[in-house]
Amino acid sequence: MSRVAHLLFGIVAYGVFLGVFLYLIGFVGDLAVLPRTVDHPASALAPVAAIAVDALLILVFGLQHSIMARAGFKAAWTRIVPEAIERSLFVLFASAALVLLFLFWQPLRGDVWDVRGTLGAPLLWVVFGAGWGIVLLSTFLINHFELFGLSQVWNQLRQRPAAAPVLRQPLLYKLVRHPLYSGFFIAFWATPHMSYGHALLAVGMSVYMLIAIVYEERDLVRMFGQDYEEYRGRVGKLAPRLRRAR
Ligand SMILES: C[S@@+](CC[C@H](N)C(=O)[O-])C[C@H]1O[C@@H](n2cnc3c(N)ncnc32)[C@H](O)[C@@H]1O
Repeated sequence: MSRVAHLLFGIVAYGVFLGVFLYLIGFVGDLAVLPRTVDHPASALAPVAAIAVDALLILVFGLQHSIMARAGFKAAWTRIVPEAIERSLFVLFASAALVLLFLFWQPLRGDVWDVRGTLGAPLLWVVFGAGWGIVLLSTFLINHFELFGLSQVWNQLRQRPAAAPVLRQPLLYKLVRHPLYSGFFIAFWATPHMSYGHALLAVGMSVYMLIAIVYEERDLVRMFGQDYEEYRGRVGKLAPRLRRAR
């Protein structure tokens, strides 16, 4: 019974994540039909207080992601929660951190740039869409259903052992080591209207991703040893290397 309950839990967590991911695209893109976005509604707080609230929200997201992704945390956590739903719980906590950000984000007025109504605007929207496309594609290249916890609950239902970790290098992973994060960088920065609030979100998320890469690569070296060292020596971090490493 618990195997079926775990499967249902995994499916619900995945559904929640999908909804939150779609809302995130609209939130960052300041989609007018949404009740709250990176730029709307205007904040009632003084700018310094608004920046403090926003920074705290980004920190909560960053800490949740960084702590719950570490091997040491997972080892301790799976003494309390079933191993099969550990990833689904990660996905639910990550979704909760994003919902908090959507609910309490304080837009900041003032523009870093505003090219709406110019030829640059449609171009930037295309780049914005491409960024989210790269994020989604990367999840499938690395293993979408494992990344979001579905493989784990499915394997448990079928009483199959968890698959051993594999160092993947298909398509985009041949060009850069972190295409998913490259996609997020593009999606957060490519906008025709960069308000101060949007810039704060883009800077905060960029800093988080740069830190996350350091910790993630430590784990990857521990997992894959020399194979990952060799991959790191050959392939760029977020952008393709122009010259081949010798
Ligand atoms: C959110 S994904 C991000 C993947 C990668 N940093 C990127 O930006 O495309 C994080 C998970 O991917 C795993 N991972 C990262 N690179 C990998 C690779 N080349 N092959 C297999 N797993 C990888 C990490 O161990 C971690 O569990």
